[in-house]
Amino acid sequence: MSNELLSPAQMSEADQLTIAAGPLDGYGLMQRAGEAVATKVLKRYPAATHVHVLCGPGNNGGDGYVVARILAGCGVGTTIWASGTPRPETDAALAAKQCPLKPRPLSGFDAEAGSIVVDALYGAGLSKPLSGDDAKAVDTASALRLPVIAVDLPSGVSGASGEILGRAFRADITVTFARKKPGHLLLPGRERCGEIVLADIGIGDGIVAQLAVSTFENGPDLWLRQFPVPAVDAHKYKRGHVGVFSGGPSATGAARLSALAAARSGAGAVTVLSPANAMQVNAAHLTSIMLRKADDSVDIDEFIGERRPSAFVLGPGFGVGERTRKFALALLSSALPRDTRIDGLVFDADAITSFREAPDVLFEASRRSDASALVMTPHDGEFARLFPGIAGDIAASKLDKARLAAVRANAVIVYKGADTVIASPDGRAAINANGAPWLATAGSGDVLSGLTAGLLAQGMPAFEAACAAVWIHTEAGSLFGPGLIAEDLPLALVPVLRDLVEARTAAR
Ligand SMILES: NC(=O)C1=CN([C@@H]2O[C@H](COP(=O)(O)OP(=O)(O)OC[C@H]3O[C@@H](n4cnc5c(N)ncnc54)[C@H](O)[C@@H]3O)[C@@H](O)[C@H]2O)[C@@H](O)CC1
Ligand SMILES: Nc1ncnc2c1ncn2[C@@H]1O[C@H](COP(=O)(O)OP(=O)(O)O)[C@@H](O)[C@H]1O
Ligand SMILES: [K+]
Repeated sequence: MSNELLSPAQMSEADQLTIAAGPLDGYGLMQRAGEAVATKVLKRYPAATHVHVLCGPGNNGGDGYVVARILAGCGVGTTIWASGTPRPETDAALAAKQCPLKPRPLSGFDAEAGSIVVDALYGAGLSKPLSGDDAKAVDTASALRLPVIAVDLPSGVSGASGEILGRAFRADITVTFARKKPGHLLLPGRERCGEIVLADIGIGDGIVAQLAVSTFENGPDLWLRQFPVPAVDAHKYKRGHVGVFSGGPSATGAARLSALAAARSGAGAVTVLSPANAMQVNAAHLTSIMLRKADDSVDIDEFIGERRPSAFVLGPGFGVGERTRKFALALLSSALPRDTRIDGLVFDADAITSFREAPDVLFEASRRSDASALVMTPHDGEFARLFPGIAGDIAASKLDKARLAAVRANAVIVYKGADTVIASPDGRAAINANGAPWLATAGSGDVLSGLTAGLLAQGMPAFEAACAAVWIHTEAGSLFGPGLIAEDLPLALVPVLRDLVEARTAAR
């Protein structure tokens, strides 16, 4: 698998393990890294009049000296602008020595139209905000509108968090090594990377396997093996039954969007559970989706006992308050008829907000050993309501925050946004990067919660179901593109689901 994301510390461990295993040493890895970047420059910008290589004091700068040496050797006009000098006897110092070009101080950096910038100032070792000549170089490259190829990461972007430290280059291409880092996918870093190219520099899969990586880029590789495909002898209840709770008469649409998505995802049966006073409204808008009254926890118990649902969605349009808390706790509780198994619960929107004054009540319920698997899908605002301490931790990245929240709540957390992070209480986490802003439309989150419940009901484990739902949802949104409204999304899932079923069947 190449979907693992390495933290800067893991990348340097991979570096050490590779060197220890031989035959490549640190300088050999640097040669390969520099060759990969130089090859990309030559291929992508064959007509460039001149290449300006900006070299920092560490190994990122070392890669830059290799790039400059190769380009100059190929007859490309090349200038090195150095920010500091490599420490003596380091690989970077050796790379600088092997390069025949005399570096000029970065303070004088200037470039002509038609030239290219290679940013080799800082990569994984970035430890403080860019300042002085480094920051000025970012401004100069940006003012001159020159194409930038970043080595490993655009300087100024944190590889761990995607944060911008002070200033950062806006690269057209970022060539990184062995595996991507979280900062390539988390915002705002992702936006600064341009096209991301992964170069093999000799750090093998076996080395990465030794790191016990638990952070991944979300994609089918992560969950296709658990993706449900109906058996030949399927019948509707074998394909899972999802219950979706509806709000009152003026707030029923969210539940129906969720229910439709659950049905499209392959759940064999879906029931909208409606307050008595909203039955008419719901009935007027439902066809294949079933409808049943659910005013209190007795109604829920009866539904569970009689109809054996396998997953629930609670929250979209449901309303904030005591009733919502009661429903949530009843669903999490062990008061289910014996031999009934709920594969999973999805708490979204109002089910999250209802616990803002007492999140621990929810967390205690979900921590009980007999609680059903729980997936919660907060956007930024909802996340801050349920996890105020974690949300306010300025040292934590979105990835860290989702992980901490998952442990605190004993739930899979889908921390939504343009860089949705899915985190499991067992420590695994995935960052989703195939999204599109077309999804920023009212009701698209309701579709996501229904889709997640549909996959849970078909037996997908909670983390995999959440990752799959997020990926499918964003893929559908990207494919549909302009004009997308939430009503379009359930049908837009179909081509994405078809491709996944084909891929799953082919892999058998
Ligand atoms: N780890 C690996 O497996 C490989 C790493 N390579 C390269 O090595 C890079 C990492 O090298 P390093 O760990 O030396 O780190 P960097 O080269 O990113 O930076 C390290 C140096 O810069 C200083 N520094 C950091 N931020 C600064 C700032 N804002 N202002 C001024 N000085 C600052 C640090 O104190 C240190 O001296 C990678 O990004 C990659 O380009 C490659 O050579 C190939 C293999
Ligand atoms: N700019 C964006 N790029 C990609 N996905 C986005 C973007 N903005 C929102 N989304 C996704 O759209 C959905 C919106 O959900 P939510 O905020 O709950 O809205 P609603 O409550 O109106 O349904 C989430 O899945 C979120 O990740
Ligand atoms: K860089």
